[in-house]
Amino acid sequence: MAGPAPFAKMNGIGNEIIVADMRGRADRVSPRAALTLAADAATHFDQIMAIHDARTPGTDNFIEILNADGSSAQACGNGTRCVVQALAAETGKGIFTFETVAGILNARQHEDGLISVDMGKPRFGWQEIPLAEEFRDTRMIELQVGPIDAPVLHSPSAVSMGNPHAIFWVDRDVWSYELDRFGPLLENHPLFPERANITIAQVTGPDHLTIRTWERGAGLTRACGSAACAAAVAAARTRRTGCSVALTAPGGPLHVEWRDDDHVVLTGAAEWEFSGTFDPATGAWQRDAGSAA
Ligand SMILES: N[C@@H](CCC[C@H](N)C(=O)O)C(=O)O
Repeated sequence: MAGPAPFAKMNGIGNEIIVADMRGRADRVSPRAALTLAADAATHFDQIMAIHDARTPGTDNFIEILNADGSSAQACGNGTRCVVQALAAETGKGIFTFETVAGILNARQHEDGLISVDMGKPRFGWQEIPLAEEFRDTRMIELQVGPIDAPVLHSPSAVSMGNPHAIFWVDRDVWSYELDRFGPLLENHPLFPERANITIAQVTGPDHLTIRTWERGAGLTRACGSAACAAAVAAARTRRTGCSVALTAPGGPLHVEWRDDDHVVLTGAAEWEFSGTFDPATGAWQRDAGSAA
C-alpha cells in the first residue's frame, strides 16, 4: 500500500483539472478513484493528469490522462499546461518533455506565464480518427442532427489530435445550440467507434473562432485544448482561417498555431486552485491545511 498521493486542483481556462503526483510509486489512479473525485463538487474535474516517473530516456515524465467517467484519454492540452505550471513552480524549469499513450509532447512556460504545448501532428484519415466507415475527405463528413431537410447541426469536420474530434460549423452564436442535449448523442454516435469530442465552432473574425465543446467522457466543459487545436486545424483546412488562430472558449482565450512542420501548438493560461492528498485506489481525499478554498 503506497499511501496517499499529493494532488493539485487546477484549471486551464476553466477546463477542470486534477494534477495527481504519482511519481516514485508503481500504482495508478483507478477509474473508481476518478468517479469518486468527479462526483464531489469540491474536486469535480474534467480530466485527471497523473504524473508518473519517466518511462523513456529524454522525457521528464509519463502522463496518464483519465476522464471524469473513469475512461482514458490520449491527449489533454489544457491539462498539460496545468502539469507544466505545477512542475515549473516546483523545479524552476520552464521546458518539459512528456510521454503519453499518444506519444511525446514538448511544452514550455513563457515569461508572461502563458504556456505552450506542442500537441504533435493532426491526423485526418478516417481510420486514424477513427470513424466507423470510409470517408475519403474528412473536412466534411456525413452526419446530422435534427430534421433531414432542416438539420440543426450537420457535416462536421473530423480530426484526430491523438484523440477523436468532430467540429460542427455554425452560423449563429454557439450559445444558441443545445449542446447539452446533442452532445451525448453525438459523442456516442455509431460513426465514432471510440466515441468523440464534439465541438460547435463559429468563425467570429479573421482568424478567430468561438467554440463550445462537449468532451468525450466528461460532458460540457468551459474549454478543451485538443478541441481548440482540432477546430483551428479544421478551419485552416477548409479555408475558413489561416494557420494561426485565436479562439474564444466559454472559459477564456486560447491561441493555436499549425506550423509549417505540421505540428500544432496550443498556448494559454493555467491556474492553481487548491491542493490536497488522495487515495489513488478509492478517491478518498483531504484538503491540505491552509490550502485556499
Ligand atoms: N480537455 C482536454 C481533452 C480531454 C480529452 C477528452 N475528453 C478525450 O477523451 O479525448 C484538452 O484540453 O485537450
